[in-house]
Amino acid sequence: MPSESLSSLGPALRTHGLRMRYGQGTGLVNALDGVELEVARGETLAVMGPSGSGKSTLLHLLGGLERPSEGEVWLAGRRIDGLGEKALARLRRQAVGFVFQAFHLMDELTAEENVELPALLAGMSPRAARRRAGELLDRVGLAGRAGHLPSALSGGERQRVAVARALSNEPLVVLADEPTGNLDSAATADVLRLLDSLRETGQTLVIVTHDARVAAIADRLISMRDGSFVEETRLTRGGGRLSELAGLEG
Ligand SMILES: Nc1ncnc2c1ncn2[C@@H]1O[C@H](COP(=O)(O)OP(=O)(O)OP(=O)(O)O)[C@@H](O)[C@H]1O
Repeated sequence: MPSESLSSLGPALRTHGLRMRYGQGTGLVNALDGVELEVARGETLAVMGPSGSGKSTLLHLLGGLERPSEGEVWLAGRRIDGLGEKALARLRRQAVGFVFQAFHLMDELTAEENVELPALLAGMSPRAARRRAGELLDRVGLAGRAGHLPSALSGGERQRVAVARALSNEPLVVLADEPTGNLDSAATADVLRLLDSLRETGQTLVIVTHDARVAAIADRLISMRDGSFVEETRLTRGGGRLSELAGLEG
């Protein structure tokens, strides 16, 4: 999908009456039960809730990894819930960056090649993609590890490569599913600092997390239960966020 079909006005993400059902009959699960959501451009939103409450499902639908059973998903003014597989794949390549708990790097590619790949898929020239990968690895503090395979990196380093990869196509929105779930405190602080820095580039971030310290970097926190939003909290920006990060390292 050409990125020019995305609008630069209005919210980054919006849903209306969003429902997702899995299975049928007695096995029917209402993973999402009519979700209304709007995420402003540049906003950081945290989504919390018990296991099975629908957090990952919501993230998948927002990023076009799956299509809903009912309802609308809008990304940058474009309605995406009815798009076919190919159009959704193009949209993801152009406008979305994903960060997963289990990193999902390609084992046979170096850190640099992993970061280059989304830029190449988004249509960047090989030379520009390599340059961008270098800049991003530098930004995540891994310029010296560019030629390493993921197996030669620590968990925290792998996740920093994964964050660099998520930024490679200059996405409008970054969707992170438990990005610190497999990391120790110091690595968590590193990854949070990186995710927090997306504000500087005006990128929109949605983070699913079980960790209140991770949610503390958000502007707004939504709590889910049984496929619905049960509470919404606006968080105050400022020193609290940085002391949370400092506390993680202590
Ligand atoms: N592909 C699937 N097929 C069937 N059921 C599914 C599928 N994906 C999710 N579900 C069900 O939908 C509900 C919501 O799942 P989801 O993964 O979104 O929850 P979650 O809040 O992210 O949980 P967790 O915190 O454990 O990751 C759960 O009951 C889950 O079992």
